[in-house]
Amino acid sequence: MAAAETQFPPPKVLTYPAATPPMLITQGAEGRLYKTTHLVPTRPCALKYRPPKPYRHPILDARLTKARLASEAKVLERCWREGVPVPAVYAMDPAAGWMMMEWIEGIPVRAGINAWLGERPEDGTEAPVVDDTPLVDLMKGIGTAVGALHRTGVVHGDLTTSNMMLRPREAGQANGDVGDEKNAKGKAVEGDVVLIDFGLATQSMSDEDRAVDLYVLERAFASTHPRAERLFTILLDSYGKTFKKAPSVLAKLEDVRMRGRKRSMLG
Ligand SMILES: Nc1ncnc2c1ncn2[C@@H]1O[C@H](COP(=O)(O)OP(=O)(O)OP(=O)(O)O)[C@@H](O)[C@H]1O
Repeated sequence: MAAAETQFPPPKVLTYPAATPPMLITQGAEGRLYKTTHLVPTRPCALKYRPPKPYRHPILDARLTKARLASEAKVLERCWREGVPVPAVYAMDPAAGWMMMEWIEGIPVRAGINAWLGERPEDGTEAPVVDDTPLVDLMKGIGTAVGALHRTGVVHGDLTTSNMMLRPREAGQANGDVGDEKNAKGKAVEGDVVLIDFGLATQSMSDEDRAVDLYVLERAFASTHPRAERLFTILLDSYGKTFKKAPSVLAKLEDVRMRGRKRSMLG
């Protein structure tokens, strides 16, 4: 993390005297994410900022940024209203390229899983038997969160374990305030799954779109966490129980996988 003020000019909303000095959390291809506060200094928030793109025509750029941010906020609001675990939207100015949302404490699910797996060798190699119950519970939690999302008629478009946060259930966990080593390791995968980054999300009720969403997650999971690949079925089992049409989405996933395999065989 770095103080944001020097490297890039922050959006105007972060330069008002009342604003808490922003911290630049990430600088991605599309935009930046700052940590600051909303209304009161005790309410942390995430500010997503899409700066103007110098290589794009300014009118087109402003129109695209506005439309994308507005659509992301709309999807988030819909999810939040329906109880899907996502950050609440606090404020936005799509024309100025920013959106403020609830700050989610914790770590990305990717980091939690990797911390849990530690130095373990790849699946299939000789390894001591480990009780994976905490990781199994997390896989169920991810399946339930994605199921809740699909049930509301939203597909994420970029499901990965980096686009999910693991929100601690107890106050101490966010600060790494853990007891003995075993306890600390178990806590790496403990918490509630919160879905983030809805920049590519769309509204859809189709089995095909939902199955593609799951397929993207399956592929991302296999390449990010090869040592836990066999646990993906647990995620799918829990997804299958979340809404009436979930079993037909899982059936569709078979077709999507088949097409994926054919495509990779053809190169
Ligand atoms: N509401 C939030 N609370 C806490 N941290 C967040 C929040 N939203 C995003 N982050 C952190 O910022 C990172 C980037 O956020 P996000 O993926 O939404 O931005 P992005 O610009 O769309 O990124 P990308 O270019 O990777 O798509 C996340 O990986 C996460 O670590």
